Amino acid sequence: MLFHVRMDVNIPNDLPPAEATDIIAREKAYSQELQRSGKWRHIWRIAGAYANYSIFDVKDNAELHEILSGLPLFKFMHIEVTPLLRHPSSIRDDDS
Ligand SMILES: O=C(O)C[C@H]1C=CC(=O)O1
Repeated sequence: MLFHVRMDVNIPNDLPPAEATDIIAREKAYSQELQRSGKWRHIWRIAGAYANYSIFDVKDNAELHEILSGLPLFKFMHIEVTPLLRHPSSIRDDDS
């Protein structure tokens, strides 16, 4: 199943810088591993915001929830999820 996900990050100003640096490094590693696995298909920075649009390709809602709630930045994020399905007018022969 494909999901469009918007993640807005809001790291509190009083978080110690070393802790913020560590969380961001772990977030990058976590994200890149999921990208290599094919489950995190796209990630795009939203211009002008500490936010991204991403596309996930996962088995079901439960797997998406497990992935998103495992994000090291999860507690500092606002996340919006939109389930996607193939459009009947799409000319693609796959869901790429
Ligand atoms: O920077 C972000 O958009 C937040 C987060 C998502 C992946 C990652 O490496 O950081």
